[in-house]
Amino acid sequence: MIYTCTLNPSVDYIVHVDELRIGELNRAVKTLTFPGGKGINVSRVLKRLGIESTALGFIGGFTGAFIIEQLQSENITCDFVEVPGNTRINVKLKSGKETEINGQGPMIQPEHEAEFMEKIRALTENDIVVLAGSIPSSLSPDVYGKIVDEAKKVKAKVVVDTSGPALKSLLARNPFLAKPNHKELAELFETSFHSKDEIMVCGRRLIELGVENAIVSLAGDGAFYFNKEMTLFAEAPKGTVKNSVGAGDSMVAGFLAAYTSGKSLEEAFAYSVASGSATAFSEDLCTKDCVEQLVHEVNVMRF
Ligand SMILES: Nc1ncnc2c1ncn2[C@@H]1O[C@H](COP(=O)(O)OP(=O)(O)O)[C@@H](O)[C@H]1O
Ligand SMILES: O=P(O)(O)OC[C@H]1O[C@](O)(COP(=O)(O)O)[C@@H](O)[C@@H]1O
Repeated sequence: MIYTCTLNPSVDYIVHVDELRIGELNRAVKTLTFPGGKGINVSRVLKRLGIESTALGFIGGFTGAFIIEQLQSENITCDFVEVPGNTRINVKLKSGKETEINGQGPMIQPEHEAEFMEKIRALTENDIVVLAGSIPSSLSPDVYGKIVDEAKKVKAKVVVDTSGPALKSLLARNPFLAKPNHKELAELFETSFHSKDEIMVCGRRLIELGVENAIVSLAGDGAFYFNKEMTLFAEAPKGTVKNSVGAGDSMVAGFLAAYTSGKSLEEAFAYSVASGSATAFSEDLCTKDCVEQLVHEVNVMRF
């Protein structure tokens, strides 16, 4: 079973305005509301790609109830720990450019963290656990480290899609897959990129530091894949971007869906890129039909 962990889920509130005027009244021309948070997005895309998963994490209040209701309506198994307070609302402003304001989220008390860790202790070696998104400020910054240590005890595979110090602390714990975008990779190595060659050098360092498989996404410019044996690159398919929120999460889901269905790493990477782009070209997350159309346009190059 694949378990996704969203420690800080969100209701993603997408607001379209013709032109954003700071300091003035803006009227929305369209609004959309989705269950969000990186692990939840991974679970939703996995489901669309025909792969079951269980969504774990912390949830609370009326916003949390909305998320559970939406996930249940998509037949996604939920095993969240309920906490006092409201799950956050993340505002995504679309006015030509995308501007995001991500909320803070509720406080997580030690007893709720303990309840969550019990679920992690129940993992087995046949499981994959996806750790995705930011860590609530009330939890220890090393909570992902603790989860990985528990998962490793039973040889469960770990996938990490996070950034900053949380990502840094996980590299040496040998995650099965890490998926930073190029900005997160630059931040990790305290640098800035001016060429794809520079991205490649830092991507390979992820492998040297202990990651088994790494995907570094470059938004509309495609993505790199790295492991000990090979470096791959694929351009992103071309299309009209509708909403790139969740594109990175879709890549993680696409890779896992293909990999767990017995596809090669190269095929899984192509499927991952197609899934990311299919989401970027959709209002909500990608559909399987869209991914399977786009995957024919993904040309994987080896270095
Ligand atoms: N403008 C775009 N055009 C085509 N594909 C895109 C676009 N933006 C994102 N994607 C796809 O989604 C993937 C992940 O996007 P990216 O923005 O790098 O991730 P994240 O959401 O983690 O920041 C890319 O590798 C690409 O396949
Ligand atoms: O946990 P964070 O880093 O605040 O991110 C949460 C946000 O990330 C998302 O999961 C989207 O992630 P990506 O666009 O990086 O794929 C949103 O659904 C959510 O609002």
